Amino acid sequence: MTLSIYNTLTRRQEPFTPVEDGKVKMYYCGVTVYDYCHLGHARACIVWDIVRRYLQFIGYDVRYIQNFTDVDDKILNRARSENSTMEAVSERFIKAYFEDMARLGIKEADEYPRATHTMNGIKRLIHDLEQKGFAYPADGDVYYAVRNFAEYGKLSGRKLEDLQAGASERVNVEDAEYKKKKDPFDFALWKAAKPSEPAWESPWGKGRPGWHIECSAMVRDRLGDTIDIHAGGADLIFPHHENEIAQSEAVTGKPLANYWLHNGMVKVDGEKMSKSLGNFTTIRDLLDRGVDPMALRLFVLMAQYRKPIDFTDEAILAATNGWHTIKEGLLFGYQHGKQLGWENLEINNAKLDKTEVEKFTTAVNDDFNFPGGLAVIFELAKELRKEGNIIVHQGKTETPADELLKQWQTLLTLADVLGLTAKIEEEKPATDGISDAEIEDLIQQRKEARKAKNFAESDRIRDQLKAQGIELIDSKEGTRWHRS
Ligand SMILES: Nc1ncnc2c1ncn2[C@@H]1O[C@H](COP(=O)(O)OP(=O)(O)OP(=O)(O)O)[C@@H](O)[C@H]1O
Ligand SMILES: [Zn+2]
Repeated sequence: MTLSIYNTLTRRQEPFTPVEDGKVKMYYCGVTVYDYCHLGHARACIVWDIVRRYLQFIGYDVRYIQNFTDVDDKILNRARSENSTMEAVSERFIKAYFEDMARLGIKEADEYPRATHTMNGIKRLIHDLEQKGFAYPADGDVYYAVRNFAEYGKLSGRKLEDLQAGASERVNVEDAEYKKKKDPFDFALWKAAKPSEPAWESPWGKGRPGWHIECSAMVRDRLGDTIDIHAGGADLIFPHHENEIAQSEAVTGKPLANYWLHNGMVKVDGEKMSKSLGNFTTIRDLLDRGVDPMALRLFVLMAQYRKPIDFTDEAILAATNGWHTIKEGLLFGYQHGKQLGWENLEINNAKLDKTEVEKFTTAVNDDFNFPGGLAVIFELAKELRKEGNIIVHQGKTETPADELLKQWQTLLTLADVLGLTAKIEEEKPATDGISDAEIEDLIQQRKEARKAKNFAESDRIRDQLKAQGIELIDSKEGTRWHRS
């Protein structure tokens, strides 16, 4: 089975055929840099990271671009509240973005364009839209005339008439922007400079771009008129992506993207985790609490990428347990390879288990069914873990050594496609003489804390043990431990 993916534009799952054979052009709407990234951003970044890795795994040459929105009211507000500048706030959170994503093992994009670095492209696009009759200036602003684009609404399935009926009571007719627009659904391509705000020269006067136009301009500048995959969170379908289509396609007359892909939201108590709502946990908070970055990756992978997921301590705990299983499988070769007489641990693609690789690709080719791919990985890891236990207890294996090498290398390869990697720690933290009985005692205390849903305490105990070189492995049967 070849790759087929759900396309938000057509509302169907379709075979994937890129514009150019063997090549994929992909764009992902990245973050607005006014705060630390939260777990919603982690999900989006992990999902598109894995989509990119998978496309490469099945042989595509992928060009992957991700933007930073570094001009925005929210950034300006933060700068004001900190007595700082928009530039300084953006720089700080772009730096934080790279730190967080490196911890999560996200591969860097080929380029990270920023709105402030794309001003010429943005102005060119607005100019072209004006020439073609899709944009009009109004008192230093420039607006997009949605009524002039016949296909407006095709991505989200919303009709202007319905939108207007629904919004009529909510529109504030006293609003300054509203008064300048010919139609309430027209949106700003360029905003006139307000006093003391950063502004750029333009044919329409000093000002700054609207949010939607930057993505259209960056796609056009970096990737061309039509790309293969345009990705982002489902919250961006309307209006952001709808507006991107309206802007780009009105100018080029060609599809902006052939496949529109959207990741589901990370939710908290049924609501979108969001910076604006303040119900978020940042990536760094979670990792600093001792959650393994690979467990967070697994938390994301365990759900179909389009479905919403709830962020709970239980879900993170389940993912952590899952990660321990996979990690044991991944470390198998480093721990037992020598004893099994393996001379070369380097992966030999020709010697992978074709049946397992095929099971994996068959699953993932079905609309990026990562949970399906993960099932293959779990099976391999459990098998190796079992063999590892037999080696430890009986000094021998049930399966021939070369067969185990094949299984292990297949596991390593497939896990790497999903960004799951484990390394043997070279410098082992010194244990400060904690006895087995003391460890068992702390594990018992942790069990009680978890029973009482006191996860902060249970995390504290686990972290304390970890600092003393003791790894805990939770499973249905209870908690096991080993000195690392
Ligand atoms: N809770 C979430 N779950 C999944 N993806 C998300 C979530 N929140 C944001 N994203 C995605 O992350 C990317 C960057 O988001 P962006 O910086 O625009 O967040 P935001 O919408 O400004 O912030 P917020 O919604 O948190 O106030 C987008 O592709 C967006 O769809
Ligand atoms: Zn965008």
